[in-house]
Amino acid sequence: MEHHQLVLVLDFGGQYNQLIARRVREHHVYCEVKSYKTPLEEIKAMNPVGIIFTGGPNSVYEETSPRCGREIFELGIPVLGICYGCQLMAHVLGGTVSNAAEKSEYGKTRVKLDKSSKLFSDLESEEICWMSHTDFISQVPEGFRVTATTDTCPTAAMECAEKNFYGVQFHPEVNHTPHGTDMLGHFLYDVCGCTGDWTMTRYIEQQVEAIREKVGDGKVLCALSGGVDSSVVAALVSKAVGRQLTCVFVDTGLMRKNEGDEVEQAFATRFDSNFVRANAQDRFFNKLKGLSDPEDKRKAIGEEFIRVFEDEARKIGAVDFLVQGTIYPDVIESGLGDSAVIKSHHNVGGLPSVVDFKELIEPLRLLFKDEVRAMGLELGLPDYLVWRQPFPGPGLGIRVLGEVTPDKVAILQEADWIFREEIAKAGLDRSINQYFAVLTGMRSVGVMGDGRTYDYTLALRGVTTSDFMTADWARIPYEVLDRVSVRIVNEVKHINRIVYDITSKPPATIEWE
Ligand SMILES: Nc1ncnc2c1ncn2[C@@H]1O[C@H](COP(=O)(O)OP(=O)(O)OP(=O)(O)O)[C@@H](O)[C@H]1O
Ligand SMILES: O=c1[nH]c(=O)c2[nH+]cn([C@@H]3O[C@H](COP(=O)(O)O)[C@@H](O)[C@H]3O)c2[nH]1
Ligand SMILES: NC(=O)CC[C@H](N)C(=O)O
Ligand SMILES: [Mg+2]
Repeated sequence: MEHHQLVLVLDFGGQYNQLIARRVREHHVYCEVKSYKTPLEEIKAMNPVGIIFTGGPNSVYEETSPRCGREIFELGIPVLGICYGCQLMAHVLGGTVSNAAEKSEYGKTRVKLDKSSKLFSDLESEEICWMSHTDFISQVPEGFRVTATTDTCPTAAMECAEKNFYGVQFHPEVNHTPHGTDMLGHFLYDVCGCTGDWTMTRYIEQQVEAIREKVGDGKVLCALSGGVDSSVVAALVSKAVGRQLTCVFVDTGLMRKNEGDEVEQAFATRFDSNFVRANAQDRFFNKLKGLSDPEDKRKAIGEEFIRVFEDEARKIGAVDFLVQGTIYPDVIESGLGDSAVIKSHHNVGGLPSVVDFKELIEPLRLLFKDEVRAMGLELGLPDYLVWRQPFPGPGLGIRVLGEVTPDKVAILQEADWIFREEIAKAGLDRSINQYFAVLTGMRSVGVMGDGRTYDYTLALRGVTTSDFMTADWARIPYEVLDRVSVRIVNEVKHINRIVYDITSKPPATIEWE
């Protein structure tokens, strides 16, 4: 079904495995990450044109370290070992890996390259490479030669060109190895014989074909928030099955100013599919009455989402498939493969068990956010949808601290709108990754028009981050903060004080609840 070449990344628990996969895809070669435990038969069946072993925290000479057998080297498939992967290759094929407690290398390192190696052919004879290891290969296996060294490491790279086995002790996938991506390119094109047949256009075609095959003439439901992931996945599935798809957008009443109407306008006629806006504002506000604990509020909102989807699915009748916009970081952070569990993503949690869907469809599962954005643009979604900042499902329900009422949400909507408008005017909307206002429950005394006020304190939050797992507070220029502050206290009733949140994550989280 899928007609493109595949490079397989075997995961030995390293930190940069996803990065290797995306670097390969940047070279227009399709790539998937699989656990090192993947059975040989399965690997053969995938028919990869090349295999890359990742780094990892273990030492190959320890009994319990993740291993592979000799057989994988007998498939006739080129192998590139990176760091631990390189050491493993040496170990399995009869070389020696030693511990060098005193000589461990970490960070940017000068590496002398042998330019007669295919990997390094058009590079300088000395390059900066990023190292992170204590073990080293003291003797390469028979048939191998050393192709790079550093002052402390006798084997910074090795190869057996005849069998297409290559290993590098450094990490070519990270930005700190400036020509690392060229080295990967050489492995892919000059060693594995890749043709560069993976493009977003082809990927979309293949996904469309796969979705059509799976769905047949069944019905599909997609929960559409108007956020990046669900918009892109809706566009894709709509292209595949058109009117068999119904996108359900829930207006919770907890959206930003005008957002419900904007999402409806953007999507009601965008695709040749059905679109439903479920106006559930009253349901959500009723559900939230009397609740002030953040977790109670989150649970109440999550549950109400499910109830609304159930009701909508019943109206459509016999919905077989549920589409989710799960993306690769959701999968990897949930502890797939051999990396640590960071946080379990719920993604429309519980929905499949509540409504009787036959199957889940998750076509973005292997993509990173920026690849999802590229797909969105390719599918013809406008810039403003593709470049939206993330917005949490519970919405303003977790940005009005304490009990949520329609009045408080209305105040917050106005203030948040002014903040976003000024950030955009200042041209900061792409450099600050997420920014929003929070209505604190605190009230304080102020003076306005010679009179006393006793009103709410509004907090502004802006963060820079690439993965939303850690974040720094954004250094928004004082002049911009000043304009925002003046406008909000003047234009929004019931706010008389503005503060800016200057905590990073950790120890704070991005949202306040
Ligand atoms: N108001 C809503 N109506 C319908 N579905 C929703 C709504 N809010 C959230 N969802 C569902 O929950 C999923 C998870 O939300 P999440 O915010 O992680 O993704 P997103 O909104 O698609 O993208 P982004 O991360 O850019 O906000 C969405 O993909 C969507 O399926
Ligand atoms: O879809 C979502 N449902 C949620 O319940 C939720 N809670 C937080 N977020 C978003 O996740 C990122 C990290 O937020 P925190 O630092 O507050 O955990 C930030 O981008 C938050 O906006 C959510 N997104
Ligand atoms: N980054 C790695 O893959 C490290 C490999 C091995 N644990 C070492 O210290 O040499
Ligand atoms: Mg969202």
